Amino acid sequence: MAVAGPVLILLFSGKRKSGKDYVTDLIREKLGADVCCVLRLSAPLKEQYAQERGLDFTELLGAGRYKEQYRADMIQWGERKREQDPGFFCRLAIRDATQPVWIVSDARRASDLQWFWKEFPHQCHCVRVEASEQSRVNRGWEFTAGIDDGESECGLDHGVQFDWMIHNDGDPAVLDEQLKELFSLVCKHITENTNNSTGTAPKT
Ligand SMILES: Nc1ncnc2c1ncn2[C@@H]1O[C@H](COP(=O)(O)OP(=O)(O)O)[C@@H](O)[C@H]1O
Ligand SMILES: C[C@@](O)(CCOP(=O)(O)OP(=O)(O)O)CC(=O)O
Repeated sequence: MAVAGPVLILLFSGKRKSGKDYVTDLIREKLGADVCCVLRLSAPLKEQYAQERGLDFTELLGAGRYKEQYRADMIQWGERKREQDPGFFCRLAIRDATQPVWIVSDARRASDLQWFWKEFPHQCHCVRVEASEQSRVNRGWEFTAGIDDGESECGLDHGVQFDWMIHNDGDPAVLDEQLKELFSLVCKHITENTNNSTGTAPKT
């Protein structure tokens, strides 16, 4: 039986340690795994990079220092792949997604957004996670020349009309209030498209 396509795709972006993974994991917990899935464009990149370099894929997926040791080389390796095929990692990231709502947690480049806009012109909403530099420093961020001033971190700083901004400086009440509005959007899309999808309504 053909699986219905996504009714809503939330394309998240944000600087390192702004809280993209934290926020998208919260949303997935709230909506449930039958309604939504978190897709990381960096996951297939890290998997192939780890295989080629004989590195620990799980460690590269983590939030620790191991990943940071290889970030610069991973960025260059990934950019070479994207030069040949901008949608390479996007296609790999969505290959097993069957839920009606997709949360892409780590869009970084215009080519990422353009691929999703082209493939799913009616379903995409762009979400920006923002955090102060102090919050990011408190979470372990340190400015690194060649990374924090490069496309991987700055590719979406300009020229994008974000549908949602999420300010994530640590106050749970402030974050919850912002997420409530996002959940309403998700419910609206699920309800409007229930006839065409799995018919699963989110638990919100
Ligand atoms: N609102 C928050 N409250 C508590 N911890 C947070 C919050 N936002 C982020 N963190 C923590 O800060 C660190 C970086 O967050 P993460 O989501 O990994 O950032 P990113 O994916 O944008 O690099 C993680 O350890 C995460 O658990
Ligand atoms: C090579 C990368 O894919 C590595 C991304 O790793 P993460 O997605 O783990 O990064 P943060 O969560 O923002 O710290 C970046 C790229 O330019 O493709």
